[in-house]
Amino acid sequence: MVDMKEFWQTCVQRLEQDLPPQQISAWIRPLIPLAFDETQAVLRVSAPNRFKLDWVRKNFSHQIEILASEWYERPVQVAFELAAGGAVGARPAAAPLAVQAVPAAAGAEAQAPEPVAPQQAASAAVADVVHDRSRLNTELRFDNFVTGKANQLARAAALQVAENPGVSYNPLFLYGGVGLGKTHLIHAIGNALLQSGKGTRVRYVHADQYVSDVVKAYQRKAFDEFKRYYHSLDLLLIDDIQFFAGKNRTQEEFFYAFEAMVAQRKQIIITSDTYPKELSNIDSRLISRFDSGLTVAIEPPELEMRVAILLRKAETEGVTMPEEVAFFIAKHLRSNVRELEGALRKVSAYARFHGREVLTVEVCKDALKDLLSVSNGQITVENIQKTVADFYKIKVADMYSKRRPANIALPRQIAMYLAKELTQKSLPEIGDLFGGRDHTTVLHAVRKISDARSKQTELNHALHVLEQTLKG
Ligand SMILES: Nc1ncnc2c1ncn2[C@@H]1O[C@H](COP(=O)(O)OP(=O)(O)OP(=O)(O)O)[C@@H](O)[C@H]1O
Repeated sequence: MVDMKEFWQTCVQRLEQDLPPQQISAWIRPLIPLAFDETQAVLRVSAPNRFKLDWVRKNFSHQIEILASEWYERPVQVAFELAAGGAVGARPAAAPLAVQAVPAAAGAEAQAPEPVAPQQAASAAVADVVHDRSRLNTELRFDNFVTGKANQLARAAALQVAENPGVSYNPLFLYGGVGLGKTHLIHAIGNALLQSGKGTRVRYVHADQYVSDVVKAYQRKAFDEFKRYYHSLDLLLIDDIQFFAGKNRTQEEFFYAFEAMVAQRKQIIITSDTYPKELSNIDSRLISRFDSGLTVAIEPPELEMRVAILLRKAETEGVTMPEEVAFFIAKHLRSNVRELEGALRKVSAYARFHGREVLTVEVCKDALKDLLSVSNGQITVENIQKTVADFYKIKVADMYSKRRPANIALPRQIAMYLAKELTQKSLPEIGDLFGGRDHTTVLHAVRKISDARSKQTELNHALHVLEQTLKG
């Protein structure tokens, strides 16, 4: 028993290293290890409801089995079961509710939901079911979303939409680089809406999942159900729409869902790693629809915001973090919030392990040795692209895209120049890393920037700042 608990703790810690925190809190933490059957080598684990059970079985059982097999030093099978009194089972049998238990089959994504009466969604069990159906992560809310210059516009738009779904900006299109809080913000909208009772048919779906729903509907010839389901939603949150690239049938289905929902003033919120016109292999009809509401960027957080995020997250985790320490981490890790969260986890685990109650800059230096040497010591072309993109507030993707507007072309040339100056890479290698450009393009950039820098004080200053940032 002790052994199993120990195993489970280790297993969760190992999964924490691979999975983002919201996945851990949404899927892994609610699991409870029940027993390990020595003779059969079966680990029984309970999940709180049917939906979580199916999801975990489908997405995490393999990883858990590998970890269990390592721990017990023999092949272990993991058997998931529904906890007694789980959310689905907890629904009072006699309650006159239209809410149905979330179907078990993964393919049931495409099933049509029963209408949900908002006033009836009061009981805790029902709220759970509604939440489960929505696939929302309750941990991602407005109240724990730190605001700064980089995201204030996006947050304001999100709040506005949460207050007036379907009527203010439809669709709301949020874009930005990885780990900047797009997913967080759209879950926050969904959670706010569910709480306010303004709409109960809310659904968060990652674009990849939508694609696979379309495939399943296709295989089962169940397009009517698929359509009925998506068209009936009050709020559809669709994450990382760039994954629709080249998926024509998916795009077509989404186009119909989009038209139907907007016509009924049902809200659609989309996220992407780039703005609509820059999306590649997406039908132009869809692109123009995406741009027809409000399109807002989320930028990489500036230093003060990174500090605020660290302090806030540390507080939530019960870690005492002096400001000086937060500044140290924030100065060295610049790219996104996910990276900051990872650093905080590392630092607090390190401090706990070494019995250091107070976090100091020294502790951080030790704990983050690996991360810091990557961000300081070695200057890579990727580093340069990221730093220059942050500095000029453009997307890293623009470093290798084919687009050539001046606001992108100059930073790209600057990055090429710095790549030549600060790394050992050859001109053709640099060209390759900038979206397969010819070495003569790189040479042209290097000559142009070195010439311009000797004549333009402002550019020279910017290059100094960039060089300093890159050299740490
Ligand atoms: N402003 C913020 N305040 C608090 N937490 C934040 C903020 N921005 C991002 N985070 C946290 O950072 C992590 C990464 O954010 P999120 O998953 O929303 O990024 P994303 O932009 O959707 O990235 P991707 O494109 O990789 O999906 C999450 O744990 C999220 O809660």
